[in-house]
Amino acid sequence: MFWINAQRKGYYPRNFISLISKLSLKVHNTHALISSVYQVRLKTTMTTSLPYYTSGEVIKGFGRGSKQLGIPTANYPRDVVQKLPRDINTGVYYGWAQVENSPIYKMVMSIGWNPFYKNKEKSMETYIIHKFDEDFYGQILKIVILGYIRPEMDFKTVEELKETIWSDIRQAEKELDRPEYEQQKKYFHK
Ligand SMILES: Cc1cc2nc3c(=O)[nH]c(=O)nc-3n(C[C@H](O)[C@H](O)[C@H](O)COP(=O)(O)O)c2cc1C
Ligand SMILES: Nc1ncnc2c1ncn2[C@@H]1O[C@H](COP(=O)(O)OP(=O)(O)O)[C@@H](O)[C@H]1O
Repeated sequence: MFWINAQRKGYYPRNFISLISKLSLKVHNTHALISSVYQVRLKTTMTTSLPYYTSGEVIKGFGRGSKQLGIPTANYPRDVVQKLPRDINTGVYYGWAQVENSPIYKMVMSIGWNPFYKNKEKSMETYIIHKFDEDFYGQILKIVILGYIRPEMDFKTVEELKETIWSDIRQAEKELDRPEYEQQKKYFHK
């Protein structure tokens, strides 16, 4: 009953398995339990730390964004990546971005190890949905992550990776037109 009420209220205890065992509740249907755990984890992962605001200097990545993919991505230094809350999983996200005092633009961001390239180090890579005339290495990139699109994936070809990223970009553009996201621009100061 507690569990059903908790679900209705949208409240999920973080480590509810140990809570259940502490309360000595009997769970008869293991499959249902596992599926609930998965759904709860998914729900908390997607919601608790968003919107997430961060900023940092733009550093050099592996030089593949522009050259191989035609989609440049601005990389953050290690300390910015390490500061990410634990419940922001690897994957593809959308939000707002600002370079120094530029206007605020839509962005998509990939967080993780880029399975296609099998990177050794976790990265946060932002594609700003705007055409810049010049690179902006060394400048401060501010972002707010607002929503999740999908997990990181591996692909058979670069073409598939590119097509998927373009579809992420279209999805981000659409999502960010929602009126409620306008107010999240408050994270940026002029
Ligand atoms: C929106 C978006 C989605 C991405 N999704 C994936 C993915 O699913 N798998 C993957 O291996 N890399 C993914 N990437 C990362 C690209 O592979 C990465 O930008 C590319 O390796 C360029 O890295 P570099 O700029 O550090 O050289 C994504 C990048 C963006 C911008
Ligand atoms: N729309 C854009 N979004 C992100 N970065 C851009 C954009 N336009 C230009 N850039 C520049 O391109 C750089 C990324 O280029 P890229 O080829 O991915 O190389 P690397 O990842 O090795 O730094 C960014 O650091 C930034 O200076």
